[in-house]
Amino acid sequence: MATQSGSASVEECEEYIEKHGIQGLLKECIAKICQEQPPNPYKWLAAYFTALDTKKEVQEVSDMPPQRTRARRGAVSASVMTEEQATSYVKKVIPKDYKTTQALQAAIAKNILFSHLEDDERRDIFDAMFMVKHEADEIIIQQGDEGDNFYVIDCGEVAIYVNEQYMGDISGSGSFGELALIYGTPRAATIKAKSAVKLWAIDRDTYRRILMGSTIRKRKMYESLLEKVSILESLDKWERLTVADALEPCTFMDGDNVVIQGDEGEDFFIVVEVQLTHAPFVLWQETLRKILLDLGLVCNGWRCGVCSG
Ligand SMILES: Nc1ncnc2c1ncn2[C@@H]1O[C@@H]2COP(=O)(O)O[C@H]2[C@H]1O
Repeated sequence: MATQSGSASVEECEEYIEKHGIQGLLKECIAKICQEQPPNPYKWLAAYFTALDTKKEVQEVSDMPPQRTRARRGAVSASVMTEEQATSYVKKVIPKDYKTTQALQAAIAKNILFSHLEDDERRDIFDAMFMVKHEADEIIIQQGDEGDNFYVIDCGEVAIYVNEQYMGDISGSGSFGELALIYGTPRAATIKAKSAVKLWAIDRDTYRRILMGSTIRKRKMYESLLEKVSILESLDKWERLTVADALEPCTFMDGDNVVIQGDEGEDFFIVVEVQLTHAPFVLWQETLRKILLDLGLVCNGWRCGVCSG
């Protein structure tokens, strides 16, 4: 309990630190950061603590559609990376020929999932990614299985089934397969190729080390906001989370044009905060149009009118 001056007594601090195991937590964290020596310690620390926090979030996944549990025998849980797993992590380097290198570089450059990565992280992702091909009607992910890879579509289209019920498609440069890797739960849906598909796969450890932290952070930050956006009402929980992945904050000043009539529609905007009387206002921009197109939720050419700050 805080003292009258608002600060806690030494005993209270000690009790708090003891109760939450803060010393052990920080000690472990410092030991790990010394071992890894990441170039950007702030980003690393944010990802480290976010990953620890996800332990508490496993419960949230039970909000997702019910799953058939068909985990393979001997399956290893993909829960938060332990210190042992993290230190035993060996950087994956999958050799690539010239053509694959070109195609992968293009895929990484255009996908928003990779846009915020540091150079070394982008390099690690590039090294670890590998191509997976499937013919039409082949199962790529079976609901109930243990999670191995995260997938980004290079070309083709896949269908989503939850409990054998068709839920929709993913195409364009959409991605899937993150839930089992983040939460250590069985695959929440079956993903089946609708046409011949080419996918870029990222193994579980690389996904968790590089992409998981930012995905969780964005999803946490935007989920409740997106629930209130009427155009997104028809989306299911997973589709909304995918939209959150693509959100980027952007600010416009008084008098700025946000979109101009006649221009090609590139972005979709959600107004989060408007400050009147000449103060800047903030819009959260996203490359949602593309995602919604990928999910087959809107048609092209949906922008109309001028919106100005
Ligand atoms: N409605 C949905 N419920 C759950 N997962 C979905 C849904 N739609 C698409 N998916 C994706 O399907 C993937 C199946 O594997 P994961 O559970 O790892 O991650 C899941 C999501 O990426």
